[in-house]
Amino acid sequence: MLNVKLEPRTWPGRSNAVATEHLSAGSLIMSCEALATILLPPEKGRRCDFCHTLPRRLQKCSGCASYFYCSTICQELQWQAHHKKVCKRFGKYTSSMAFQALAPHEKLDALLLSHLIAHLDSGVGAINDTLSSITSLLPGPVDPASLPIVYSSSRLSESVLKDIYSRFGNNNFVLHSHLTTFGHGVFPLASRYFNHSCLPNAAAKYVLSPFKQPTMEVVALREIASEEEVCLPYLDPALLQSRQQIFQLSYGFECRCSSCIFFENVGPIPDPPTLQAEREDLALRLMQFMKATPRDGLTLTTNSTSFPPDLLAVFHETFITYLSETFTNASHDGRYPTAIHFGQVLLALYRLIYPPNYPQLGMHLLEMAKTYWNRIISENVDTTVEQVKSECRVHLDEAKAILHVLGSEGDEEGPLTEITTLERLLTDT
Ligand SMILES: C[S@@+](CC[C@H](N)C(=O)[O-])C[C@H]1O[C@@H](n2cnc3c(N)ncnc32)[C@H](O)[C@@H]1O
Repeated sequence: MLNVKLEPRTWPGRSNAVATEHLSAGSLIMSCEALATILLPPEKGRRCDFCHTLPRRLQKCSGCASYFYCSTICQELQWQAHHKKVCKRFGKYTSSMAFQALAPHEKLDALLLSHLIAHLDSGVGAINDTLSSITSLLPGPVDPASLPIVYSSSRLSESVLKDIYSRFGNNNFVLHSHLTTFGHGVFPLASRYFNHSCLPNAAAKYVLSPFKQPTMEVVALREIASEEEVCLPYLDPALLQSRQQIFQLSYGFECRCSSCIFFENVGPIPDPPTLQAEREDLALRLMQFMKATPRDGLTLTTNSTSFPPDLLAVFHETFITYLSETFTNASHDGRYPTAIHFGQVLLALYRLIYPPNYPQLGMHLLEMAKTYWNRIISENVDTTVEQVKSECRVHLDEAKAILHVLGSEGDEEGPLTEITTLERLLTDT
């Protein structure tokens, strides 16, 4: 499935992926299977090391006792793909001083690289085609220091290994289920096509099914015109202060999307106040501004009318973290009115930062709907129950509209199931 083609681009980045036809929101743009993946350490022993599903029981590799499978089929598939090359050396290598000295992200890269090299060396598929699908990708901006690996290839020279590794930082993908990261993966086809935008018109999701490596699906978040560039987010666009630095250091480009130009034009984001009362005042003034601003086209871009300079501190990453932590903690502690207040301020910020239908926006709307529901069932709000219910419904409807664009992803029982359950509860009461 491929609804994009490559076109040379006139500014840095080599090429653009443009839509080959008009695409509606929710359309599948590309589907591609992983070449190699690795689970994050907390997911080891929880998910199958091959298909990454969450089975009730896992069987351990009797050789290394460090890889876990949902079935003998997955075990055999991974054995053929790379594990037969890795298994015997795994324990010795991961307990070695060289491995232990690596930072957590380097350990993950070292293991992913080992899977990939062992896969190439196992002779599964045409090695030259697979290798060139990786080495034809753009290298990252800095040459990596040499990296110790589990499996030293007998077929690939040291310089080829370095060539592969130099593509890791700016091409690999974070695997997630319901927007929670569980691993990293190599998907050369998607890497070759999609550039970054902080206002992306598409997003990647992962399909997990037994006996298969995860599949990435790239989905249109809104209507995309024929010949329009299709972009993915390389990181959370809400990292407003650090994102340009990350693009420079890890990807070697300066983002010139409409959101980045807007924030460049308004100048540096001021520090938010430290006093609680002043923070709350800032949040209140943001809400007043939002009430007076039409809902459509809220996302800040070069076309946006001026944003009040005295409110710019709301975009400070520490202020967003403060709102998000206060919302989560208050929800968990059952302080629902507080959670709803902070959740609304966070929602206002997300509407300004993210493009329409952005999955994080949908997830936050669902969390808000759940918070309204919890308020209904846990408090004596008889006099206002209809009003709280109606707020719950409004947030749920918007969450549903957004999250249905992306569709189901990752593990079973995700947000779409939660939406159906909450809808039923609302109808039944
Ligand atoms: C995963 S690749 C994307 C595909 C790439 N355009 C190609 O031709 O192979 C990532 C690299 O593309 C370039 N790139 C991605 N997004 C960009 C952007 N918005 N502006 C400039 N360059 C970008 C950077 O060189 C980055 O390291």
